[in-house]
Amino acid sequence: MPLTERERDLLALIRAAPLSTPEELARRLGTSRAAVNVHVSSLTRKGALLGRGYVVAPENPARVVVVGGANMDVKARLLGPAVPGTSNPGTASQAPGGVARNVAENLARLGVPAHLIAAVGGDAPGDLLLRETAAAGVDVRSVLRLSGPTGSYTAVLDESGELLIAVAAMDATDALTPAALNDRLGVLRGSAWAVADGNLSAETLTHLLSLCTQVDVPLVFEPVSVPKGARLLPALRGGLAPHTVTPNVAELAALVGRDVPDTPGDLRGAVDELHGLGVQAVWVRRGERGSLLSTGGHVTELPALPAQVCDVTGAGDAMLAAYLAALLAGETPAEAARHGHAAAALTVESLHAVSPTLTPAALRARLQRAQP
Ligand SMILES: Nc1ncnc2c1ncn2[C@@H]1O[C@H](COP(=O)(O)OP(=O)(O)OP(=O)(O)O)[C@@H](O)[C@H]1O
Ligand SMILES: O=c1[nH]cc([C@@H]2O[C@H](CO)[C@@H](O)[C@H]2O)c(=O)[nH]1
Repeated sequence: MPLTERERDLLALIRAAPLSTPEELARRLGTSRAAVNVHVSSLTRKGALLGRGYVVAPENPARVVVVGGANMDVKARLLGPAVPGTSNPGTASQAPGGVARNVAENLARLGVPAHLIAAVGGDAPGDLLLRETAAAGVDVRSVLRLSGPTGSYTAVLDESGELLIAVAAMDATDALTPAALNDRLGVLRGSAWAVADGNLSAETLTHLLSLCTQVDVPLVFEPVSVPKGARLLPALRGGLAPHTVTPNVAELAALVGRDVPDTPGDLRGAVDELHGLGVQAVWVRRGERGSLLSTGGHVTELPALPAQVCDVTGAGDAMLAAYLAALLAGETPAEAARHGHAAAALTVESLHAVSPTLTPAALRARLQRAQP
């Protein structure tokens, strides 16, 4: 949408002096504070300013906006067999996690400008999470700070790395309401892709889909887990479809409302149902069996790459980020999916949700190693 002359003048002033108060801007523009507020709202709607603040939007068409969960992940790994009722020896570590946050960090690690829309508490884990995510290169200016606690995901793994028990406490994501998204419409507009995870409420997800349709930004939906992933159903029934859906087999079954055996034929049948509802691409994760990518007329089966598995948490998030990074670099969907599997291989080898070893060079090396 084109800017008015007055809006262009205001934008130039904000660019030159980003810390100006509304009063200063009004004085320099020779207008009232109320008029400045009206122009700022309009500039935000048109995508020239980000969020509510006077932040000039980067003119970067490659930006990906990621909306959903941000948690602190706490992992404990036993050194021997679990004995209930006693203190078991083990190792423990803590690192930022959350599906949307992980996708955003993986994108940034791969050189794609990533903007996170999530919610964290005003507590120390919230401070740490924001600091580390920003340090990894993610734009965190749209993250909501709440008075309550930051979401957490606490998992205990046995000595071989199998998950024994997990506790997810992620209420902060409830603060991502339709109104919170409206306030951040400027960030969405002009982005190359949006990503939403299944932690969003059905109402917020449906609203995000309608905003994406309005501003013509394709949305990838990452369902996260079976009951939560089914939050896409009201939108699908209402005729709003994401561009791409990336379920695992159980999540795919929940989306089509029936059992789906993990065979290529059965998967194709279920995937076609999603295409029939307007979804253009479906990428089904099959754990160590790899994945099946369907872009309507074209179906590709991809193998997982060999890996020394330590902890699979976050592998799906890395896969999605590397896929989008490769699409943005001009790769075909099938080749981009191969990049996704290389990123997943690096991630399953780390105890953290995002592999500290993921870089464009490490990804290229993993892809080359996998060349037949
Ligand atoms: N045991 C394994 N060996 C090798 N690669 C694996 C293994 N498990 C997962 N992967 C890799 O990670 C990718 C994603 O894992 P999976 O399909 O289990 O997704 P997921 O169920 O969403 O996992 P998560 O929720 O932990 O991200 C796989 O497609 C594969 O490339
Ligand atoms: O049930 C869940 N387990 C794990 C997570 C989060 O997923 C991330 C990995 O995809 C992980 O970092 C955790 O915070 C979640 O949102 N729900």
